Amino acid sequence: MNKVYVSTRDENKKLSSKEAILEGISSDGGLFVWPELDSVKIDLNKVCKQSYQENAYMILKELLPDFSEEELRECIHNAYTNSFDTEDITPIKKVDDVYVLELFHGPTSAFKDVALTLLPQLMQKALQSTNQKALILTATSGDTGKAALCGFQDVKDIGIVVFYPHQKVSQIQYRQMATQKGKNVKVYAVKGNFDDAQSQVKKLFLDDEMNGIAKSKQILLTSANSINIGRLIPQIVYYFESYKYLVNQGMIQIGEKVSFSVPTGNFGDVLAGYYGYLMGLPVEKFYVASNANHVLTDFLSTGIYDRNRDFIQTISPSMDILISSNLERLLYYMSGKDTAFVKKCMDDLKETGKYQIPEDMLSKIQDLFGCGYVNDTETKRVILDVYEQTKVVLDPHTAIGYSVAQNSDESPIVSLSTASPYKFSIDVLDALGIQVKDELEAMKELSKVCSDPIPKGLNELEKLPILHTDVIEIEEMKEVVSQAMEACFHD
Ligand SMILES: N[C@@H](CCOP(=O)(O)O)C(=O)O
Repeated sequence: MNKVYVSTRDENKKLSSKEAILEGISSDGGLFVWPELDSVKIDLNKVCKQSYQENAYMILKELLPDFSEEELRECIHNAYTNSFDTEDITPIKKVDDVYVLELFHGPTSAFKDVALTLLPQLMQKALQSTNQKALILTATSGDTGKAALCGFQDVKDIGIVVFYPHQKVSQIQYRQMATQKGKNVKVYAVKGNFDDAQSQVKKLFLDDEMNGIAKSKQILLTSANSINIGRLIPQIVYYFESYKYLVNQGMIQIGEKVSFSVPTGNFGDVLAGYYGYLMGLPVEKFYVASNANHVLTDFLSTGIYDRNRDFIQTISPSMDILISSNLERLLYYMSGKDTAFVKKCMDDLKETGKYQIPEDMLSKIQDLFGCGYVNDTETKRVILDVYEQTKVVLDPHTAIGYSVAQNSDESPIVSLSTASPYKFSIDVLDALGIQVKDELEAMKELSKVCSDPIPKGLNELEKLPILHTDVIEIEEMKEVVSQAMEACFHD
């Protein structure tokens, strides 16, 4: 009963939603999916009349059926009461002819907050009946790390270890993570890129020795990345919320289709939109917007996923990724839930760094997914153009999504704004022709340009001491996770 989730690589591996959230990733390396997702339909008439919190409940109750109504309502209340600086959680601003969905009003100024204020609540509820503790292992290219640290800080019976690529995140992202307080948190810079860190974290989840040690201490190892289904589900809500906005503004009638442009790295955000589509959200197209690491643009254009290329460090570091984990979930649905096919693709990816999908599947994907990529020079040009024309300052990731949206000719199109420009102040100012070297000074300067205050969580960085200074080799990650099993659970 309620064993509604299966692995993308094995349909016989069945779990309840609480179990799927606690496991994070399947023991066969696959990700948890709900095969019957397209049988769940969300009532758009209701969506358009309800608050964010009510819509969150309506969606979560369908996808997390083993949570009680009381549990879900409490989690949603705790997540979204007084933690966002705007009552509507994810407001929309019309910038020229694009509807920019601002997802950065949470505590750490990135879209990850929408899910990472809620996941700790869900995880606590799921843990309650198990007599176990959980240790979260998180790989981050910049934004997830801080949002996860903030969400899980001092949460009872849960510890968290975050790994970020050394000197490959923005200076503000670094400061956000390095100053994180909490008795249950550990933060490490790793010598490598995001893919190295994420691949090693995935390896540790499947490592027998590691799991043996964890089991002996009654600890579950799990994830706060979007490989965890509990991270993805809360993100579905804002796709419906933006639809509500367009209907309530009289831009569309209920039932009319809209398009979305999504700055994409690990493919979780755009996949949440696709889940909304499967649940009845009328969508014309999802545009997958990439930076110079355009492995997804190439895949969506040719059907060949090939990560054998140089990893490029860009001014949109959160998207500096060549292994987009959640594409696996799209392959599952687009292949007609063919777990053997997905497993073969993922085995090929692991062994050769690439895989190819059949023509008919590519056409099916292309019917719904468009794509485009923008390099750093162009990203800066977009930031400057948008500022000159509208006085709105976009962060580099948002500028990429915005540019792809504008080039798409779709209307109406919602472009997801995934982070506050303050997180990337130095590069944003540079795009505007202002050179400031120090990241804290740059935030102050940007505040003058934007004529608005620095977000609270970023403003206080100046006063916070650096607490985490360790820089480790990828091979040392296993050792520090073993240590964290002790260190994160001391009173
Ligand atoms: N862009 C991410 C990379 C990890 O993505 P996630 O959505 O799977 O957590 C980041 O900022 O860390």
